Amino acid sequence: MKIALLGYGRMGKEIEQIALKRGHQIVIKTSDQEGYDISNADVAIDFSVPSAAVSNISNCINHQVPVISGTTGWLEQYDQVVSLCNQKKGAFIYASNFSLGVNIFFELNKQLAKMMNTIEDYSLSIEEIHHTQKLDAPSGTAISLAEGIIANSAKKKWELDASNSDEIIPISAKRIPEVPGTHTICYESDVDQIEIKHTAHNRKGFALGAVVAAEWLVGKTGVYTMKDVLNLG
Ligand SMILES: NC(=O)C1=CN([C@@H]2O[C@H](COP(=O)(O)OP(=O)(O)OC[C@H]3O[C@@H](n4cnc5c(N)ncnc54)[C@H](O)[C@@H]3O)[C@@H](O)[C@H]2O)C=CC1
Ligand SMILES: O=C(O)C1=N[C@H](C(=O)O)C[C@H](O)C1
Repeated sequence: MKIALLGYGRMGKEIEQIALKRGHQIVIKTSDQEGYDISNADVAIDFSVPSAAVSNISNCINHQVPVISGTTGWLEQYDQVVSLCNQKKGAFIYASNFSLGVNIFFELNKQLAKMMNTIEDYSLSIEEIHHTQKLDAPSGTAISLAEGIIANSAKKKWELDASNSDEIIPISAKRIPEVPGTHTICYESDVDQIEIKHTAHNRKGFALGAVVAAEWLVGKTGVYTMKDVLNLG
């Protein structure tokens, strides 16, 4: 496949290595909005910055190039992108986290939320830790985890640095140099604590998932998620 890398930072470079190993060709690498012809690509992979994602994705959809995006921090415009994709009969996947491990963790989190829903003794919190260059907080993954809990419990919303309440899931975001991404769900009672945690050791899992998603998307139309790609039911 001829791949366009929209965003050639930490993730773009990691994706390039994996894509080349899997026999793909990188035809566009961009670190800004300088002119490039997206029509030269079979598929585009956007790992850029929150302020650029919607324009990058829309450009691909408008030129009938399937696009996957891992950029976080732009989701208030997700519905608008979905409408454009449907209207243009394009192909699009967004995932807050492309790693297989985190996508399994998402499912585990939903199951745990269902089990804990009727038990009143525990207070819930989410913690995410990332490197100090990260632009958005909380992480996209932490938001997906909170949404997974909200869909499976009486919790109504998440809030950054909130106190625990019946309806609110507090998320804390810590920034520590070099940390690729750690997410913890914690249920705490007076007598014990139940914790599930995913720790990324490096960015290879995110990058491999993104390339696998791009391979999967080519030839399809519609809006999909990593659950479709990984066939997680
Ligand atoms: N979904 C997932 O699995 C993962 C998502 N991410 C997200 O991916 C994004 C990128 O992360 P990193 O590579 O660590 O950031 P980074 O800062 O290393 O790279 C971002 C790159 O985008 C470039 N850029 C800025 N404006 C652009 C534009 N208009 N078009 C194209 N490129 C542009 C910057 O010059 C930079 O090279 C972040 O939003 C991050 O949260 C990161 C890791 C995994
Ligand atoms: O910015 C990052 O680095 C990461 N961003 C994604 C997020 O916001 O969840 C995924 C991963 O945690 C790394």
